[in-house]
Amino acid sequence: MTARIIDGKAAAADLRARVGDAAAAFEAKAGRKAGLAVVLVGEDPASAVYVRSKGKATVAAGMASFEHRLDADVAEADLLALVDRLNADPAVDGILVQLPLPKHIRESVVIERIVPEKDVDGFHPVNAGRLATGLEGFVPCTPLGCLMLLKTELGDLTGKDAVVIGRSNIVGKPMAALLTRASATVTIAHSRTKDLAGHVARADIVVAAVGIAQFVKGEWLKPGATVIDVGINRTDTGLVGDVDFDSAASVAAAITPVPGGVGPMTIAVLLRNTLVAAYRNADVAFDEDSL
Ligand SMILES: Nc1nc2c(c(=O)[nH]1)N[C@@H](CN(C=O)c1ccc(C(=O)N[C@@H](CCC(=O)O)C(=O)O)cc1)CN2
Repeated sequence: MTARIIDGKAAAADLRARVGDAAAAFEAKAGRKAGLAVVLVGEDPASAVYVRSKGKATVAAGMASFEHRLDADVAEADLLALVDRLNADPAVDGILVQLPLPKHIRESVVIERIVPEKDVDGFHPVNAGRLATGLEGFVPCTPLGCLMLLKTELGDLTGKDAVVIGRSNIVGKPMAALLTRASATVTIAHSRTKDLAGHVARADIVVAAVGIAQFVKGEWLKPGATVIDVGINRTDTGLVGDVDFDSAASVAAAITPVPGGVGPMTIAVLLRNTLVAAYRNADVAFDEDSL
C-alpha cells in the first residue's frame, strides 16, 4: 500500500480563506477588526519565524496584529504586566505568548494570567477543563488542526480505535480529549508505554506527538491506518517528524508529511480561534461550526 498524503498546506489555506471571509463580516458588524496580540520573549530563531508568520497571516486574513517583543532577560513581573495590559485592551481579542519561554519565567504562571476569554492558544487550565468537560472554550491549535484533518480524511470518527502517542498539555492531552468527544476509543501512550507497538497495531488512527525523530515505525501500524505526525525534529538530514515516513507510508492508508502536514494547520487554527474570540467578546452571533 502507498499512503495518500494528507495535504496540510492546502487544508490550512482553505481554512485561512474562510477565516478571511468571516473576519470581513465581523468588521462590518462590529465596526472594528478582530485583533490578535502575540508576545515573543527572546530570540529563539524558530520562535521568531513562527511569530512573524502569525503576524503576516493575521493581517492577510483581515485582522489586526499586535506584536510585542521582549528581551530574553525580561523580568517575569514585566511580562505579566504586559499580559495585564493586553487583557484590558478592547482592541485585543486574542493573546498568545510564544513558547518556549526562557528558563527564569514560569510558563504556567504566564498562561494562567491570560484571561480565558482571550486565551486563543487554549492553554489556560480553565479552557483545558472546559474541553475535558465538554463545555465551550478554546481548544489548542495543533490538536484542533489534527482533528480537522482527520475529519476531512475519515468523516465520522465514531468507534474508531485511536492511539495518541504523547501526553503533553499542548498536544497529547487535548488531542485525546477531542478524539473522545468525537466518540473514538482512545488510548494515550508515551515513550515509556509497555508494548507500544502492540497498542499501535490495533489503531485505526495514530497521532504521534512524542518529540522523538522517526520514533513510530511502519511495521507497528495496522494496514490502512491513518497517521497524523505532529513532530517537528531538526536533524542533519533536515526536518523530520515523529514517524518514520517511508516505512509508515507503505502500510498506512493516509499520512501527514513533515513539513507540510500538521504544522501549517497550527497557524490557520490560531486565526480561527482569534475570530471566534472576537465574535464572542463583541457578543455578535456567529456559527462557529462554519470554521
Ligand atoms: N504559544 C504557542 N507556542 C507554540 C505553539 C503554539 O501553538 N502556541 N506551537 C509550536 C510552534 N508553532 C506555533 O507557534 C508552529 C510550529 C510549526 C509550524 C509549521 O508550520 N511548521 C512547518 C515547518 C516549519 C519549519 O520549517 O520550521 C511544517 O510543519 O510544515 C507552525 C507553527 C511551539 N510553540
